[in-house]
Amino acid sequence: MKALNQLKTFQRILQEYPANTPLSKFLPGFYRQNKQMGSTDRKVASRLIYNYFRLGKALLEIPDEERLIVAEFLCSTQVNSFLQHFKPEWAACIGFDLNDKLAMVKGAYPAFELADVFPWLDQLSTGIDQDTFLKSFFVQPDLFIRVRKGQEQLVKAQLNQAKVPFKDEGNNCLCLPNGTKLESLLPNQHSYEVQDYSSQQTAQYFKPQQWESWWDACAASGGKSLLLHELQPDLKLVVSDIRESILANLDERFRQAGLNRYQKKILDLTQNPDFIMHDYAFDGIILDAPCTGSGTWGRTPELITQFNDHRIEFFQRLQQSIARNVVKYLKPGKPLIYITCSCFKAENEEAVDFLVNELGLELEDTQVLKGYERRADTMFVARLIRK
Ligand SMILES: C[S@@+](CC[C@H](N)C(=O)[O-])C[C@H]1O[C@@H](n2cnc3c(N)ncnc32)[C@H](O)[C@@H]1O
Repeated sequence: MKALNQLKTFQRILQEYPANTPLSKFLPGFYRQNKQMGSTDRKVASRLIYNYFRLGKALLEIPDEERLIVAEFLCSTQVNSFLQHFKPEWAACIGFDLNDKLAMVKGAYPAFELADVFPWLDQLSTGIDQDTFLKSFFVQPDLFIRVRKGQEQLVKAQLNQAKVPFKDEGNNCLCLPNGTKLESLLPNQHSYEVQDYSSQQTAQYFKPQQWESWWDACAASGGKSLLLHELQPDLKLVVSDIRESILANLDERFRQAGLNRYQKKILDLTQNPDFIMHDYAFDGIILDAPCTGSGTWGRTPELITQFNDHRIEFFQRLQQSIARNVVKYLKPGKPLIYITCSCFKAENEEAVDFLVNELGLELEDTQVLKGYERRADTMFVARLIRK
């Protein structure tokens, strides 16, 4: 009975869920309208719908309910009553190695192909291991925080006291189980930032010097600027974004981090910003470009089925047009840090080719940050110097 109700709720969610909305935005509204659902019901409903989307584009031809059972089998590692009810013979094998489970799914559904989970493998950046990348979709990425300098002992003590298991990843990065209620566990919000592991690693490419002028050109709520500030607080910082509302979030985060001296500009960087920026020359520019976000789909698997690969070309053009309008404000000999949270070479290596061949920069260093190997986001970073 319980499992049947869970299935019915799943079907309703799937029916009501509008495309192009993140599940994380849709689900709270759905639960508000269905107040009879207790916290366990909500937890199970969320698990089922997320796992369903983790199958990506695999087995699209079979009924939703059957896809859900396949997804539950591949994504869960512990016995649950749902699978027990609908597929007891698979529930008994829930602890099997993923390769064995995949073989069992293939046996039951010969049309199943792992490669269909993410059918754009030929467009991946060089060095991404396809098999590991595909299998990473069956696991929800972890939660990562960056602990502020000087707060390490306090934060670790608070986590230990609350018996929350965590892994110290080095450089003040802690890995926590997903769903950890940070707000109640770590009441001092000044002591940490939620930031993915790979995103934190991009800081190694910044290398700022005291009193330099830096521009975070697509700053959003300031994640990269805060990293920069942690490395070198004595900088002249300019932040900009096309969205005014996101820059309001930036103000709040900067205030909490004690970052008070910065200039903020609302800029559409597909347009020449000379009328505002003509007097500026920077010692470093961070271009954390708008992109498909494909490296973060482990957190938002609902976006895989909705994705149309024309979008890659759209973002490639957008990135090129923004880069063209940004690079001219770099002083000679100074770095552009180009970042995406994409796993597509069109947005990564090909963007670097454009920056080198069309805009005359010199490539110093580049890396695909393989978050898929460690339950984190997959990102790309390159450091290029203006000649
Ligand atoms: C990947 S996000 C930046 C994330 C941010 N750097 C961080 O670490 O939190 C890309 C940002 O580019 C902005 N953007 C998109 N189109 C733009 C444009 N034409 N001009 C300027 N910014 C743009 C978006 O509003 C978005 O906030």
